[in-house]
Amino acid sequence: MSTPATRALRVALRGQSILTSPRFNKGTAFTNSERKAFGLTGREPWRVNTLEEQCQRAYDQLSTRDTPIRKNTFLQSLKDQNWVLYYGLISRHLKELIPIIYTPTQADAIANYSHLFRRSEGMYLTYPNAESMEEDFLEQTRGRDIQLLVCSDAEAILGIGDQGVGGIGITTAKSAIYTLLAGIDPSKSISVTLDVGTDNEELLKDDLYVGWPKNRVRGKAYDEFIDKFVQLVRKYHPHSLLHFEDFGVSNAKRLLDVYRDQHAVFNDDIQGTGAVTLAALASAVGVTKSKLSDQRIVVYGAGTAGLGITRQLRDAMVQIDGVAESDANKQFFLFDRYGLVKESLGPKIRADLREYVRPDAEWEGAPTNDKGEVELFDVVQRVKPTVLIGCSTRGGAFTEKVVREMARGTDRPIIFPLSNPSRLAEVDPKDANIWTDGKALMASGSPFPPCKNPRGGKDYIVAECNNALIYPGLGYGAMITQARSLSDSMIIAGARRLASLSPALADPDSALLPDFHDAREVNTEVAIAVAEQALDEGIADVSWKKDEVREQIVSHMWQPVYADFEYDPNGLQ
Ligand SMILES: NC(=O)C1=CN([C@@H]2O[C@H](COP(=O)(O)OP(=O)(O)OC[C@H]3O[C@@H](n4cnc5c(N)ncnc54)[C@H](O)[C@@H]3O)[C@@H](O)[C@H]2O)C=CC1
Ligand SMILES: CC(=O)C(=O)O
Ligand SMILES: [Mg+2]
Repeated sequence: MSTPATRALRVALRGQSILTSPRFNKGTAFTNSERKAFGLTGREPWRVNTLEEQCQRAYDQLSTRDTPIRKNTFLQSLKDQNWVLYYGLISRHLKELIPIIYTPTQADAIANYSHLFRRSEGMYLTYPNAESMEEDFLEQTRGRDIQLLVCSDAEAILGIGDQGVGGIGITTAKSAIYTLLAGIDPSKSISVTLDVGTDNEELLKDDLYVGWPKNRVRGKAYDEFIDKFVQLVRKYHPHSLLHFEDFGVSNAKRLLDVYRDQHAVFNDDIQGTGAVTLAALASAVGVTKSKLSDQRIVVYGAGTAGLGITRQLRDAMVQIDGVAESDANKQFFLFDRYGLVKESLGPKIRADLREYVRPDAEWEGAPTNDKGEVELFDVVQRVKPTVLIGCSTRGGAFTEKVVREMARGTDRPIIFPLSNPSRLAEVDPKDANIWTDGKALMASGSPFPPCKNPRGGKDYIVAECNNALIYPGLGYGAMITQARSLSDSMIIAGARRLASLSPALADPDSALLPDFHDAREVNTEVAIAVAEQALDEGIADVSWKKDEVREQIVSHMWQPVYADFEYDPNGLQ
């Protein structure tokens, strides 16, 4: 970890108020002079602890919690008390604790949000309060230098669907990851739930549900509500990054297209997932010594992530390999809940999938199921894909039959079960490893343990292909340069930098992506690449020279270390 900031912060809170402010609370780490100045001498036990000692104590306490969800609740409570301790603790145990505060465990915390609820965190903008939205917004943001807003309407949380107000839990988790992995000051970011109701019947029937218990608002009323929020962001925080997370498939891409020319907006499920998957695939084709544009790619689940991945890979084939877009499109075979996306499905196909629709003639005589759909196995048999990507939320969809068939058609099947949380992965990498006799090159959306090599030799490390390996760097690179937008080239620059850090480059038997243990360093590199590209494109609003970028990026990162405080009645609160 780099050197702590030393300048004393002027703080106006005293006594109980500073102890209940997670931003300023240091607990037993307040020094004796701070205790005097802030009225804490009688409010703290005698001994002054270091952050290191506090982390040790908190880690010991955490270790007594025996299930992931209890650990998640403990950490949430720590975050409510003391940010430096929370981030300091997780930074010291990154690989162990990210799965507790993020996927997979956060999915359970979100699904049980109303029952686990203790206190609110972030901003709740609720449809029936639309009239007072500006007031409610300013209540939490007035006078604050907000650089990042992470928002969700919670219609498609991870792979667990509509979670209503519980969706605040994905925005707070994504914001925490920004802080941990890209050093974004938590006091400069805000997590927002746009509560437009829920179509989740179980939540609607639950008397303890704390969100607005009505069906989702849709159509014009929905668009107006979202627009009101985005215009507030633009008005009060024109240089901020607005991050969209886990919107439903009918809104995600549409909203990105509407707003990307107005403000620096980013859709993580489309752009972040596309970028991290591109990096993993670039690394895999390095191992197989083939070109991206030579791959025959089956994308199973043509929703928000599926489309984002397809477009990103397609654009990279065009930009990196120089193939025509129409030829690149032909390398993709998309599946959705109605089977292979082919011409005769007509209006069932969303407009944004049109470029990738397979011609019916190609499938004449192919076996179909009793609904007339062409199934995954038959496509695998006929197309002999080199790449199989899952983002369908359908756990176990890559069956033994499908995976064995794929391995018959290609030497090194590239298999990415990306659905989260772990139980929704399209295949357990351990099984795919056995069914392909250890030949599969794999990456998964949630963490999985290494696989034994059936032919002996070292274990195969399954890369975690989660957008968290790249979105904090993409976002930070855009924010720090005050870029007017996060352009496609900035995203590709980030993905290429990530791919360049792949362990498989040096050793083809290694993981396709860097380990999450190194996720902060990795995201720092991504941020540098993104900032350099923003400068090259002339869309940055800073006048740095290229060789200053690294220093600027690193020196502006927030670190989980205690600053010295001085009491000042006109100071921060
Ligand atoms: N690894 C990562 O970084 C990321 C992973 N994901 C995961 O990808 C999954 C999908 O997320 P989104 O695209 O946001 O959701 P989505 O709801 O937009 O997309 C899911 C798609 O799968 C389709 N589908 C459902 N059942 C199917 C079936 N039996 N066969 C084929 N297709 C089927 C749906 O019709 C829908 O189009 C989730 O589990 C999510 O956690 C999403 C973003 C990032
Ligand atoms: C990782 C992520 O963004 C998702 O599963 O939705
Ligand atoms: Mg997501």
